[in-house]
Amino acid sequence: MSEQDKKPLDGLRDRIDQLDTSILKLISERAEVAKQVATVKQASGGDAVFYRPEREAQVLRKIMDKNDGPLDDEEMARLFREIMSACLALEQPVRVAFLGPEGTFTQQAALKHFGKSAVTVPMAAIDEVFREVEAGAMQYGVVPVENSSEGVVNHTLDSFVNSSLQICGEVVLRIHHHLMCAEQTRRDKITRVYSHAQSLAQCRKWLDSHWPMVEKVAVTSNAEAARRVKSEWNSAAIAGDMAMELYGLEKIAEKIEDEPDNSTRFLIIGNQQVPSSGTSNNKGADKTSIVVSMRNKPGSLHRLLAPFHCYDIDLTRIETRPSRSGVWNYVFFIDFTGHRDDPKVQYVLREVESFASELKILGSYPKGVL
Ligand SMILES: O=C(O)C(=O)C[C@]1(C(=O)O)C=C[C@@H](O)C=C1
Repeated sequence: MSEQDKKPLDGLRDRIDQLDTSILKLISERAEVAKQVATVKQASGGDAVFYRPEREAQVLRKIMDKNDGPLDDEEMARLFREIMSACLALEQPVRVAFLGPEGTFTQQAALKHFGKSAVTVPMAAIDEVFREVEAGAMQYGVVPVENSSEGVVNHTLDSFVNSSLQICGEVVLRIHHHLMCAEQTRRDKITRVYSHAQSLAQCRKWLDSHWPMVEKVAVTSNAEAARRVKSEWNSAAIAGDMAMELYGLEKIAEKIEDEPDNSTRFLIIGNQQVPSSGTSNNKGADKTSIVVSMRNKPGSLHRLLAPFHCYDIDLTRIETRPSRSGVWNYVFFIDFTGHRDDPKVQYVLREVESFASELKILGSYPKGVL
């Protein structure tokens, strides 16, 4: 580089150094304020609740609203997500149970939602995530609930029926599957592909056209698939970036999912009821999830849905699950927009309660921001 070229570059780097110093000071100042917030929360008595999903949603939405570029809104929100995560860790480190093992998409979702300062702890099964949070060993849990191509995760829905936990948030993750193998693998000799059954299903067409002869072996998770191929020479795994990095694997083919917008929705479960994320100048964007049991009578479903229509409440999902007891003939899981404190939502819930065998509010929570 010539002396002439160096001059403008030096000047720009000096400017970046000055800006970094200002950003550093401001982040430290913000962190000091977060410590004061923690003191106020502690002083209010009882069990202080440090993690506030509604406030985090407000902060991120505001940042996205105010951002004028050149970084795009999501990129900017991701930076603030990490700043808030570090501030929360100063107040109190959060421990989050997720459906393991290490490297699953659920761990990726947990880190996307809570940021990298959260401590994520793998659990062997969905019920274990629920149990650990119920027992207070973990403050929050993250479980998958539905995939855009494979549908609902029944195990998660069933776990809610007998649980006292509340849904505190949701996070949607774009799922990209890659075909990967270990360094020592003979790529021309691959005879087997491991993955979770759902991931094999999500990549079925791609596998049929590119690797029709390989044996497809379903294992308990994508991360487990990645762990297995690490020590084998004739097999490959379908998994995500996190598992690939964790086990030091090499990519054979990228983004092999059949549906280009394949995504999975995860729920954050905890012991707190989350207030509305609305503010005086922003109505907020919350969702509520309920489970309703109905007797097996003609017209029950129509009766259940009518109040939502009547009060113009947007249903975002409805699932039916077989009942496990005589009383619970039909069990409907319903998600809709609005918060349990909104008057319109309260009317609807009162009406549903008047004819349902049982109504349980699983939680009101901010719509996923990132
Ligand atoms: O506003 C609060 O209650 C805070 O604790 C501060 C803060 C933040 O850094 O903005 C940190 C953690 C909470 O989950 C929400 C927001």
